[in-house]
Amino acid sequence: MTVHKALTVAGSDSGGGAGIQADLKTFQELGVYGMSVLTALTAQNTQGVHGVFPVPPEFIAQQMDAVLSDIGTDAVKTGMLFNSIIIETVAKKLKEYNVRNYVLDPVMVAKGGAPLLVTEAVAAVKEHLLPLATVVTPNLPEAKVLTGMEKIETKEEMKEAAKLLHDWGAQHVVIKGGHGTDDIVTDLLYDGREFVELSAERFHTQHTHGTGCTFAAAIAAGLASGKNVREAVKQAKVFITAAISHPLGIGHGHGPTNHWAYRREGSNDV
Ligand SMILES: Nc1ncnc2c1ncn2[C@@H]1O[C@H](COP(=O)(O)OP(=O)(O)O)[C@@H](O)[C@H]1O
Ligand SMILES: Cc1ncc(COP(=O)(O)O)c(N)n1
Repeated sequence: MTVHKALTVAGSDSGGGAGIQADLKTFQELGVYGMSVLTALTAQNTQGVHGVFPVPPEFIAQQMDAVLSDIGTDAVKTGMLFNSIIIETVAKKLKEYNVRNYVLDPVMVAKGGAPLLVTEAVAAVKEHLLPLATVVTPNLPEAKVLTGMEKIETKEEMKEAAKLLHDWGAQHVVIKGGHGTDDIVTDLLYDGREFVELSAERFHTQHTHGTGCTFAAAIAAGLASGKNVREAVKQAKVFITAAISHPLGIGHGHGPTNHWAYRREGSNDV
């Protein structure tokens, strides 16, 4: 049996809907062996982030060494990296172990508004991580911050942002449309040559905690299993749409998505 492996380098969400918890659930659902390197602990639930406790960079490096020197991985996804020292540490290890399938989710702000990346670290994302990325997956606000564009609302503006991020080193760019308002939510994939639109119905729900984490983790799982980027992104879109469309309804705020919906869709058991 071939075991496909994926590693998430991200923050912990004690509420289980985003961060490493969302990533590991997604890896498992897509049949990939999941591993995790913690960059920060958050005291978090569906109502917001109540505290952040960054992990010392030396210990992040030690976790990456432990996993990559022994088990190895077929793909890496990064999420919350919090500050520039952590970003530089992670970038150094990705290069040292010659990681191939790297999905960069440039997490900046939690759905409730809490910062998950200090403002000064945006430059480090661009300088150290974008050039290593097989795929970068910004949402609309993140794409604005990374590109410095005044607004990204139309398809043409999404295309312009994707081209800039590709020019700065990312091999593929997915600009996610979750923060738009149309009844159809469209993500845009760019490979440096052509644009592919991935559209789905927009669900009018507040249970979207962890959508970005889950989507990027699903892309990493697809790449780890040998899919090409386009196939992996398409599968991830179906995965996240299923997860959003069958909310669990737990907690008092922005609830998590349903990570088992994709596997169980078709049975009546989602
Ligand atoms: N309300 C929604 N209905 C359907 N799909 C959504 C909805 N919100 C987000 N998505 C999808 O979830 C994924 C994550 O997008 P987004 O929410 O923009 O990212 P983030 O969590 O980083 O802010 C994208 O594929 C997006 O199209
Ligand atoms: C530890 C951690 N990482 C990432 C997110 C972003 O979540 P979302 O995917 O909803 O933007 C989060 N809220 N907490």
